[in-house]
Amino acid sequence: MAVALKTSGTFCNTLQQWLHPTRDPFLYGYSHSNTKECKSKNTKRPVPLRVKATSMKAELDFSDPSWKQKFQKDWDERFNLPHINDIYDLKPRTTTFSLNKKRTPTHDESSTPMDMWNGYVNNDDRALMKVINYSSPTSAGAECIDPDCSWVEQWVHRAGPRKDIYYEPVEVKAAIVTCGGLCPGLNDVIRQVVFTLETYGVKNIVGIPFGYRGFFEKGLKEMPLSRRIVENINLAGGSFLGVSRGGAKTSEIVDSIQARRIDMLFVLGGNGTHAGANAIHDECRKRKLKVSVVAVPKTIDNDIPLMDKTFGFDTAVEEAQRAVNSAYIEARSAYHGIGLVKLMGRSSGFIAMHASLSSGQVDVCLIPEVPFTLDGEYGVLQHLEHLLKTKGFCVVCVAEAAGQELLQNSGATDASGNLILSDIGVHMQQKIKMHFKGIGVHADVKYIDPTYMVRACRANASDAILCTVLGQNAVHAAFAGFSGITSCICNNHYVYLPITEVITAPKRVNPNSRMLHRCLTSTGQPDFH
Ligand SMILES: Nc1ncnc2c1ncn2[C@@H]1O[C@H](COP(=O)(O)OP(=O)(O)O)[C@@H](O)[C@H]1O
Ligand SMILES: O=P(O)(O)OC[C@H]1O[C@](O)(COP(=O)(O)O)[C@@H](O)[C@@H]1O
Ligand SMILES: [Mg+2]
Repeated sequence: MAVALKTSGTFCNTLQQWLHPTRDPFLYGYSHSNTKECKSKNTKRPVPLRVKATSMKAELDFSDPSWKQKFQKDWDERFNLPHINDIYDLKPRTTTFSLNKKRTPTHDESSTPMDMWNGYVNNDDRALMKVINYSSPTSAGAECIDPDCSWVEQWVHRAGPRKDIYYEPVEVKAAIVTCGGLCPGLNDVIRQVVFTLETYGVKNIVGIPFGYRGFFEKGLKEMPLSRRIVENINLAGGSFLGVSRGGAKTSEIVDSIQARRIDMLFVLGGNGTHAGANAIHDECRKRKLKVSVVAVPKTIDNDIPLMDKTFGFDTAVEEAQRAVNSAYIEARSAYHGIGLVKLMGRSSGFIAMHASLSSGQVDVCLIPEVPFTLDGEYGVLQHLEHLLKTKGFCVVCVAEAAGQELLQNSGATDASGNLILSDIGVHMQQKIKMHFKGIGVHADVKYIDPTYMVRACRANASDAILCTVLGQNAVHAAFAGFSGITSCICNNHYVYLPITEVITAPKRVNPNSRMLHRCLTSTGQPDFH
């Protein structure tokens, strides 16, 4: 539904700083649905005007003194977690998950877990999603709801084990599926989901092979899982279960869930997978099935909105940094060396930005969120000329989705419907070579495209810990009766979010964020337009 905005000129101007008029509609999680137009004073171009409240149920009028309460009420409704008791009227039982001193989980209905143990999370516990009170919309990275950038509390549900559960562990059949592209940490999450299910007392745990495809493709058999089977899978990268793109037919998947008598489905994947998980959750509800569908956000791209990061991102950055380092060594050792590295990121520049920042060896970082030109007085090529003159070599890091507007695109999509990008790395390599040949200056271009190397590796220590927590929390969510939710980290706290809130649009680098400013301070690059 559209959001009515009383906008001042100042607010319009501020929004123009946040949003780039020539970019696609998915800037920093703002969605189509709340778009209005305001005229830019400088350019006279219509500029999209959006508000952060991407799916406000009520209309907001900021002249109404109670708009904040209305916003908060709406927020609470949006972030309320779907529960199996929305369609059933089930009585919970006391949890079987307890880490008592003997460390032996009790699976007996009559036994009471330690009443005094402060290890459970209350259903009313909340974590605050935003903690910065921006005094002005012009503050770096400010995410404002109203023109004055007022402080508005945005609470989300805290993750963790509940004292009451809605499933009888010994009767549960739990399934795990991993979808989309590979990502470091998939095996760590699978392992923790299995461990935690067993701690509750679940005996029947299976893996669905090769993503959603495994639900209906003939010849693909579910894989029995147990602590013994998954114990060491975290030592290798990839997915123990296999992954795939495409082929998601919700009704067939739910037929299969029903036929297999699955009670809990743990879905590990990115934005496409989450959309699929939500469709499965909706279909289960429609059919009145008592199934908990719980997702864990996976993607090296880090492009899922609202959360601090997705697992696998840190590891991918670490691997990407190795490629940057090689490019630096090659460039540094060559006469007029130019090291060029292309890094993954389907629609966002997080990996390129973070690898540039962490390596400290990059002179030019190009991401899709910040348009650039290659030619002309302010173009990248001119700057490379300057760098060769002044320091003798340089390193360029480009995100795969950057500069797509400079290239031809066939519009082809992959099996999941994702746009297949044109190769900006190869394009830049050719342009750089031609440019320096054209001006008669020697340049030794070394192009590195590490492609799948950044994601086909095992998780580093920080990702392994993140996977552990998210995987365990996913199981706690399912036992607590939640469904259609995802287990993630927001503002350094582990929380559950309804899937509907994280599939609105891909998260992208905010060009006005401190992090991008830090990156540009580090590279020392000028604007390229
Ligand atoms: N809108 C959608 N609704 C239902 N399923 C989807 C949707 N988008 C993608 N999927 C399915 O989710 C799976 C993974 O999607 P994909 O985009 O490839 O990876 P990721 O989840 O990592 O973004 C695929 O099997 C795909 O068919
Ligand atoms: O695995 P594919 O099909 O070659 O796709 C490559 C894409 O997958 C990613 O590695 C991760 O994307 P997902 O999060 O959608 O799986 C992107 O960075 C990249 O653009
Ligand atoms: Mg994706």
